[in-house]
Amino acid sequence: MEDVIIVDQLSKSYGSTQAVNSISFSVRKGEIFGIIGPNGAGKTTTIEMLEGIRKPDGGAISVLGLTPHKQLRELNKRIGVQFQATAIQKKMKVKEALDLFSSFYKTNQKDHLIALLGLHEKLNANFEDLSGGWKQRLTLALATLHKPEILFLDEPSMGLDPHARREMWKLIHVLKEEGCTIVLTTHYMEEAEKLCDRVAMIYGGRLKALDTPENLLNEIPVHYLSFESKELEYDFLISLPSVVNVDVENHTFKLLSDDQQETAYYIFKYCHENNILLRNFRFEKGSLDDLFVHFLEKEQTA
Ligand SMILES: Nc1ncnc2c1ncn2[C@@H]1O[C@H](COP(=O)(O)OP(=O)(O)OP(=O)(O)O)[C@@H](O)[C@H]1O
Repeated sequence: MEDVIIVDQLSKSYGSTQAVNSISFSVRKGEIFGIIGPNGAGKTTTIEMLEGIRKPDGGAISVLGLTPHKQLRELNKRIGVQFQATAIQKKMKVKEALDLFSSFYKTNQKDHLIALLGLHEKLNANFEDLSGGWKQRLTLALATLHKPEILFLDEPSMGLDPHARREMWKLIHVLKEEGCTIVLTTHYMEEAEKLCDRVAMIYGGRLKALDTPENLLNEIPVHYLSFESKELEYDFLISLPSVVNVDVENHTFKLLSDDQQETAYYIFKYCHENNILLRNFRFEKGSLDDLFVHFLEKEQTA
């Protein structure tokens, strides 16, 4: 499949902070590509360099064959960037914002987007009176008015409740079905798992993994054990061989382990010898959240 973005050894520092450190990846036409990582990982810096609003210190970027920071005008005709809600005047009506932004383009798909995003009922509302979910819908519409080939979304569901977040995912999917390539950042791992075709996982400015969410979870051995116990203690569990991380809440433990069989053996042996009751013992497959914990723990112990 055709690559619409090619990033080669991209780097960016702010003073002594290396925000992005020699990252390379490609984005395929038509996919939803997620850049994921915790706060401060370098996601925003990376996406802003792709959008051409931040100049790299090193490396090369090609977006639709253009060098973003050097060919910004041409690029902006072909890409869409979702503004932060703060970029829109509070008293501006939804209709006014749509008309204003439409006037920037020779052709636009305003009416199609109003229907697609269900904006009819809010056209006369002031921007400041919209809920977070509707504000995000409007900024999504403004970014896609000119039918961009690539849409960049920085934390598109930040601050949305779970229902509004799912609605946002559906809309992003529809835009993909209409042929748009979508690059988004998120620190919600569930969003990456449910929404993205492929994800680049970055941490400390470096690329740690790049694959489909499914392959990442299958190929990297992140599995955990979960069980309930009122008697087992954190210190004992974290000291067991192969255990990478232990979370506990209301006597429910979640153990991240590199070798579930071995860890389970030690837990059962200890409980048997000490007459300790275990409830709801389960072998579970990890999520992308667990994968992150795994990387972080490995790094800290390295
Ligand atoms: N304008 C700036 N000046 C100085 N340091 C910055 C600037 N922007 C980002 N940084 C630093 O660069 C690093 C990467 O920041 P960046 O915003 O790209 O990460 P992020 O993954 O988007 O984080 P978040 O999810 O918190 O937005 C962080 O250490 C951050 O403090």
